[in-house]
Amino acid sequence: MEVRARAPGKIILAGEHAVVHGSTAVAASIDLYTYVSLSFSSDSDNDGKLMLRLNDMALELSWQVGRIKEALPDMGITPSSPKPCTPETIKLLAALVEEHNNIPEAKITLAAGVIAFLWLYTSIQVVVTSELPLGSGLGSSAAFCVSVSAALLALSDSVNLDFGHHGWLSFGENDLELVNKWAFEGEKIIHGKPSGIDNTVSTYGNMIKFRSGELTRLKSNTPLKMLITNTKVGRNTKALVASVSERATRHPIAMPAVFKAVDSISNEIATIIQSPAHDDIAITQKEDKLEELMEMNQGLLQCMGVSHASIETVLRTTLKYKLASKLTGAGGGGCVLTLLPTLLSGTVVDKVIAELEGCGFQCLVAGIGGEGLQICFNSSS
Ligand SMILES: Nc1ncnc2c1ncn2[C@@H]1O[C@H](COP(=O)(O)OP(=O)(O)OP(=O)(O)O)[C@@H](O)[C@H]1O
Ligand SMILES: C[C@@](O)(CCO)CC(=O)[O-]
Ligand SMILES: [Mg+2]
Repeated sequence: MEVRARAPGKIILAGEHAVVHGSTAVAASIDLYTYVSLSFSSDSDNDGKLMLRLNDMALELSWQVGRIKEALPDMGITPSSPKPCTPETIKLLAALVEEHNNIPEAKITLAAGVIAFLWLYTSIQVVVTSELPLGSGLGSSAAFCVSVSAALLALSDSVNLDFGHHGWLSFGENDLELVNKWAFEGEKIIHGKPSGIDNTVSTYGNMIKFRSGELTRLKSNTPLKMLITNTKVGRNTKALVASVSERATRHPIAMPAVFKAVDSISNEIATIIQSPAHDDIAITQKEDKLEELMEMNQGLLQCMGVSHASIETVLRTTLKYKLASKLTGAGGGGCVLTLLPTLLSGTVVDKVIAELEGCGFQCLVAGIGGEGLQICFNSSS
């Protein structure tokens, strides 16, 4: 049987990093997905092979199932009760990755994703394809963990699904919760200390407010249009999250005040997003406030030390067109969000995009707040 799962990437409208330290953040799914396809073979004896094909990386990795069983002690874990991967198990998995597969030096950050996959693994043939740029702030790691967890859980007895359904199917509430918990365990391996916002918005989709593991679904009254600019400067979320934590340890009075200010900004953004706006004047007033709050959040992200020269170039360029921007995700390069007001002319949008692309950046206007995780039991979508 073949199972396919798809999980979306995300943008963070406000609150990244501060959310790791207990502040509120606001995030929305985007219509770019990571796809995972699992083919379940009955031949899962010790001679069988586990094969992982990472299409985006042009990498194929494989392990003898017997070797995996030999290397990993029986941990007595059942699919219905998500558990963290212990540091000892991470070491064993890392050794397995090193032992059997030569991941090229240039792709070495992938090892964390492969370890997360092995941790989530229970099956035989896996193919991963993503529309998301990896390591750019659009939640590729979370979409990866959510789609892998969902496909694996669908093949276990732990979720309730209609296997006869044709086309993309959504999970029920309890099953979404289970997928989200497992995906969080995968994210821990990739991010170190994730807040859980990325896997949660990828699982549930739409627009959410998130604080200390609790999500509130937001009902947006006006569609938001955002330009996403990928600076193409590579960075690593785990290292950036750790650097903010170190700064917080060095400045135990100043940094909590920064996180508190971000909390207020996120709450105000959530209120504005949900407030009614029936005419152009009201919509413009809402967008003006959102722009100001995005700029304030960007200033605080600079305080946390996660901006970058490439991000500053995007900010300066969009400001020339009176457009407000902020980094999204972990920063340090990666992607920048720019609010495109409803009444902004298409000509201005074209000009900003041309200027940004002239700097070597890549622009896209993504659909925001769509479906979260979905699954499919036939090969055609
Ligand atoms: N399609 C994929 N195939 C294989 N590994 C992936 C894939 N998507 C993500 N990963 C893993 O996730 C890592 C990137 O995660 P990272 O958290 O640094 O960036 P991000 O999730 O794109 O951005 P952010 O966390 O800021 O939203 C990759 O180096 C790899 O280990
Ligand atoms: C930087 C961060 O806040 C968001 C990354 O998309 C990390 C996290 O919340 O896990
Ligand atoms: Mg990530």
